Amino acid sequence: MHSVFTFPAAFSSAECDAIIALAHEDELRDAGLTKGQTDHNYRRADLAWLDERAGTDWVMTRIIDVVAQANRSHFDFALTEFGESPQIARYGADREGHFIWHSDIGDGAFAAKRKLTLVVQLSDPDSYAGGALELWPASHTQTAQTARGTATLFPSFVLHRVTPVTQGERYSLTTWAHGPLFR
Ligand SMILES: O=C(O)CCC(=O)C(=O)O
Ligand SMILES: [Fe+2]
Repeated sequence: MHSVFTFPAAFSSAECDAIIALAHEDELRDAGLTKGQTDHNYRRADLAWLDERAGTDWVMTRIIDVVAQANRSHFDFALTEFGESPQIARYGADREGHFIWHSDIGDGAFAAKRKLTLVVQLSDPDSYAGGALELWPASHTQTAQTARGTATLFPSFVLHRVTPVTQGERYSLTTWAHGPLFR
């Protein structure tokens, strides 16, 4: 199935707090300056990479479990590995954090093998405005559920964006599962 799949309560509120705290154990990095990107109109966010933080095994264990369940019940993709670090992103109203329409499949060695994307809503939806994760899986767009701890999973080729945050700040946790190229 190539549609969007919602996995409620993948993480508890306390676990979302713990993941945000992990991100802040070191300084977040400007998404516009990592991975060779310099265009702030494309993406304006601050990032932390989970594999650069200690004591995060429990996060990865949960992600693997959620992806396995969703893949078994819904996607049935050929998945072989988690080849890239999960990413924690902060989109702040201070600079209208956002990410324009894009697909997650790119040219890089691992980006080309992305099959499934998982995004967890780490923030209480009442604590920010804007910052909607919108997806375009077929003929119309749909908005990801915002409840804290909810995971949204989708084929990595599906176009998606994050609308500008206008109040507060929104945190998300994004992970990609990899496998043989689509064919
Ligand atoms: O933060 C989000 O909701 C989405 C992040 C995203 O699309 C990405 O990192 O590729
Ligand atoms: Fe993305």
